[in-house]
Amino acid sequence: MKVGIIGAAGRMGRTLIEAVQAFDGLVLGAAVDVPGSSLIGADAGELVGQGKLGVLLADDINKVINDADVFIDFTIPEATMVNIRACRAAGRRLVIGTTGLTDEQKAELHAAGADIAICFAANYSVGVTLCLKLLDTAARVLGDEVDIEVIEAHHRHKIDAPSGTALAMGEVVASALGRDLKDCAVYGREGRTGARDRKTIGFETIRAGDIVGEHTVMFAGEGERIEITHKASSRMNFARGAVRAAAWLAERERGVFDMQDVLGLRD
Ligand SMILES: NC(=O)C1=CN([C@@H]2O[C@H](COP(=O)(O)OP(=O)(O)OC[C@H]3O[C@@H](n4cnc5c(N)ncnc54)[C@H](OP(=O)(O)O)[C@@H]3O)[C@@H](O)[C@H]2O)C=CC1
Ligand SMILES: O=C(O)C1=N[C@H](C(=O)O)C[C@H](O)C1
Repeated sequence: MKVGIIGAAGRMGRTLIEAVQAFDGLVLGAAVDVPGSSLIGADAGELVGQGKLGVLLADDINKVINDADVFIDFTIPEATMVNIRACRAAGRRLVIGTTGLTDEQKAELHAAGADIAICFAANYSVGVTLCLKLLDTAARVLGDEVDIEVIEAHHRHKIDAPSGTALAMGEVVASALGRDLKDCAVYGREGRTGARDRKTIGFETIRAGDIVGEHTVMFAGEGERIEITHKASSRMNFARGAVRAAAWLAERERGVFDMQDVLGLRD
């Protein structure tokens, strides 16, 4: 199966080129990055120091749409929407790792699932996917007896906050407790905030240096505290998961899936 990577010159894109090369049964068919980039026309293999692969970096998915069966997008939300429309029109499968999509953009993504198979996850690491299951269990057991805080840290280049993973963790916990995250989320605190409302879910964001990605969900009660933490020290976990999702999508015709589906963890 041929894979196309969009955002191929980025941090994740370059890691994905290596991950596709290492995955049995997959070959790199296309690579795309932003129009105007000085790297357009470069060989994707040379971007990652692997020598020529014969796949040149294109500036428009439509120019290479026939060169891949499944595309993997790690870009920015505006580009992701263009890629969803292109894949939907051409009947291509799509793995999306981009975070920070608006509710409206997510609605269009889900509508595209009527025609093509899409995998959409804020975090493709197996560890975070497992943490989401653990968080569901923890929230159900601890209920409204604890204060819940989500703390995340990422590198200084990250453009969205809180991270998609932090929001996904908050969604899982809120849903397990029968709350709507839109109503109970508190993003950062400052000034005379008053005492904490137990039914809120707090989010704290750190942006510093080259931190790959760290998430902690704290369940703090009277006399004890539980923390579920995931720390990524390499982007390769995300890339391997996304490539695994691309291979898994080959068997699906349409629908929107996530990493829980890929790993067979869906209840
Ligand atoms: N789901 C997951 O497991 C993970 C998700 N992510 C998410 O993936 C996204 C990318 O992260 P990261 O790789 O660190 O970011 P980078 O900025 O390093 O990479 C994004 C790449 O996309 C390019 N790009 C921008 N606009 C377009 C366009 N219109 N068409 C094609 N390419 C475009 C950028 O070019 P330029 O820089 O020149 O603008 C850049 O090369 C983020 O949303 C991040 O949160 C990250 C890690 C894991
Ligand atoms: O931008 C990143 O780097 C990451 N983004 C994802 C997110 O927003 O959750 C996943 C990972 O934590 C790395």
